Amino acid sequence: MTDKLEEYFQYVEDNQAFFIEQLAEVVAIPSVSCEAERRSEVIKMGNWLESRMKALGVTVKLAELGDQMLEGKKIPLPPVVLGKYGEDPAKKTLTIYGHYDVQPANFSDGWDTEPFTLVETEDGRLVGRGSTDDKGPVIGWLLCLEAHQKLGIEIPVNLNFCFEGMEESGSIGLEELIHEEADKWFKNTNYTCICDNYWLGTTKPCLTYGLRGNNYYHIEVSGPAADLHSGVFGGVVHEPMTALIQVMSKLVDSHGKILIPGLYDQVAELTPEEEKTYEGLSFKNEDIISDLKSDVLAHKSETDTLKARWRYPSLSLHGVEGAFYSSGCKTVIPAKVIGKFSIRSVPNMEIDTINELVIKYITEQFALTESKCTINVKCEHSGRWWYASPNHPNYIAGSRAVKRVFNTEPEFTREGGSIPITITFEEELKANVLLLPMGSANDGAHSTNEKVNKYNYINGIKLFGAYWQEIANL
Ligand SMILES: C[C@H](N)C(=O)N[C@@H](Cc1c[nH]cn1)C(=O)O
Ligand SMILES: [Zn+2]
Ligand SMILES: [Zn+2]
Repeated sequence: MTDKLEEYFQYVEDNQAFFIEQLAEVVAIPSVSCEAERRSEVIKMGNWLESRMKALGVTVKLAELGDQMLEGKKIPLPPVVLGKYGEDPAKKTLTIYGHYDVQPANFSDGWDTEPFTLVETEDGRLVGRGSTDDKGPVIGWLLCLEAHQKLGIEIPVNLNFCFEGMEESGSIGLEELIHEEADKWFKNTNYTCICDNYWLGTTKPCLTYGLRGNNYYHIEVSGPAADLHSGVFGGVVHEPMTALIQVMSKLVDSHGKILIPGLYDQVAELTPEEEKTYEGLSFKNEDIISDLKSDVLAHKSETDTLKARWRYPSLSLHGVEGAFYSSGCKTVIPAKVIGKFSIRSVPNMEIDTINELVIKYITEQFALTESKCTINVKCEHSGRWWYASPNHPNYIAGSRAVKRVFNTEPEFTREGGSIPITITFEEELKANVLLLPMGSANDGAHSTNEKVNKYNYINGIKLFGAYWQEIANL
């Protein structure tokens, strides 16, 4: 099989241009899941995957999840694209999850090029929204399958695909679907693999065994029925935005310490065993400073930075809906504003306990403002943290695959981001999950100029083929 894998690697090398064209085709579909007006594009992207998979001989089922209320409109949820390739009882079965929706992106946010047009730069970056998160990986799996077929190489495992279109917006309905399909579509799953996170740096591949969870909140503060002239009503009425800003300013301090009482009580103690996992990693604080082009790091040592990202909770303020944000000097008093923030959770925090603490604290802080406006705090969506043992055979297969492609041992990392469905897969399918990242630390997922390095994309596709092989060899 070694020769076959070498042949596959050569095929991937020789077909880079085609693989990049394919990425350009999917990046051009602006499948932004959190914008109602772009929902049809998310569905279009799901349909693109369906027909591409059918053309590869994959049995496809579109799981429809019903409707959602967004921006006051009832809109359809995008389908989960389920695929099945091979049902040979002599082979192991691998379930692969990815997402085909993306974060919003506008040229005016500060992109150097149009976000939904893939641009290949001279220094080897493939720039475009979704290139690394998560369209590159999703089509990478399909290109891997196609390459095997073109070369006449047997796929060494049975494949179950699960591609969703709502990961960036709370994975609505997916948990129930996996529960429903655990003994049907996903029956016989031996291992699960997710490619939807990033290397710790830019040179060394890694395998990831932990994720933070995320609770996303809206604080709605309402006052008058309509926006008001601040010359006529300033000083005369209680202003919603004034109360909201006061409350939001009490959530977290400038060093990142969360100010909500009781929130840290649930955080697991750092054990000596865990302490060791921070040793010997390639991570450098200077790399972050150079990638961010600014020294805004909150921690002095590498270990503290990684602990802050991986094993402590964080609270980030994201925005205020209804507030004036354009250039210029509008003098309005907004009638209603919605403050948005989220809390990344870690072992052993529980979603319901976090919600209780948050709502109690915000209610108290709002009362202290003595505002006559009204407040409503809601957890819009939540996802649990996840933590696995990196000693499982699935990780051994991943390590061997990394060695085959990159000729080095992988680093073992945790991730500060969230992939809410990971723990559901583990629990429902009763199979180990491996996070096998393709992208590198400075890809800028969710940010402007998101990219995947051509090196990571091409070698990532090789890695997928090597991993299938190593799973079969276990
Ligand atoms: C790590 C993954 N690629 C990702 O970006 N996940 C998102 C998921 C999410 C959580 N709440 C809202 N979206 C993330 O970590 O933000
Ligand atoms: Zn994302
Ligand atoms: Zn993602």
